Amino acid sequence: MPDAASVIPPKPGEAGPRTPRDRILPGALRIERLVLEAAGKTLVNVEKLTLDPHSVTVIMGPNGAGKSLLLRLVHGLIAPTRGWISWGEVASGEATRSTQAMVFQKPVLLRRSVAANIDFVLRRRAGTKAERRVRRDELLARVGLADRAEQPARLLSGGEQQRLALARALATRPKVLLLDEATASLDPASVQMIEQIVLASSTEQTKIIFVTHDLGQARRLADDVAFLHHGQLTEHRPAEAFFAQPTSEAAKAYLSGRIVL
Ligand SMILES: Nc1ncnc2c1ncn2[C@@H]1O[C@H](COP(=O)(O)OP(=O)(O)OP(=O)(O)O)[C@@H](O)[C@H]1O
Repeated sequence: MPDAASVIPPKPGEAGPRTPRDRILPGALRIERLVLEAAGKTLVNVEKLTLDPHSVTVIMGPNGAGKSLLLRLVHGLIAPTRGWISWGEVASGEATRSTQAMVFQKPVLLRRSVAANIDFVLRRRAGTKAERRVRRDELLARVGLADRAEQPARLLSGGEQQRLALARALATRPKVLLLDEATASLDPASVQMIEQIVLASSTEQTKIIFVTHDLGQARRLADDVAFLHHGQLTEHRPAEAFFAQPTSEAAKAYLSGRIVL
């Protein structure tokens, strides 16, 4: 926590207090004193978390730690009981949500063709019909579904459906891509393809926030790891440091394969 003297008061219309460190990270995601309460319980309670705007951040933690809820809070799908989320100087809300996209564990698709699922998203964006068609074909090729464009999306396998969901998310050219257990229970080829697309998107300046239980995947993808336990952030560190020497007892136990309650 920054001490009181180092906190810069918020400007009018700004989300929360700023700290000197935030100023060297323009566009960073800042979470401050974020609390979510429901049914008399505190489900998320993150005092402070600042994420680099271009890294791949992996969120880890045992079942029920609050990972999905944190992602939904960041995406604005649920409102916090208290606290702030902001991107750079902009408080999280309509303006930031339109620059974000989220992929869920269970793909959410339209009961239409593969191509129509992408067209639906592209129709709301600028460009001519011909440009949108080129973009759609590019996206389908990127996720390995170019030859399935005219098939009903519901006939795709689970892995293919998730790749289509990812293509739909990327169609919006998001600044931030949030993935919640997006590869859980998929075939290895789909997992590999999704990981490659996620890493490529990251180098194209999209911020990635990836929730996973899969330690191997976390090691392959993460630039930094945020570890949650009982709704609290126990540590947030560069991936190498986290995996080599976790500092919190919960993360040590989790990484060593012990059951963490
Ligand atoms: N609407 C709700 N009302 C009350 N409790 C909830 C609600 N939604 C989630 N919870 C509880 O909040 C806790 C955190 O849930 P969350 O889904 O974020 O965990 P998670 O870390 O993603 O877990 P998992 O790895 O099992 O998916 C859980 O104990 C869950 O039962």
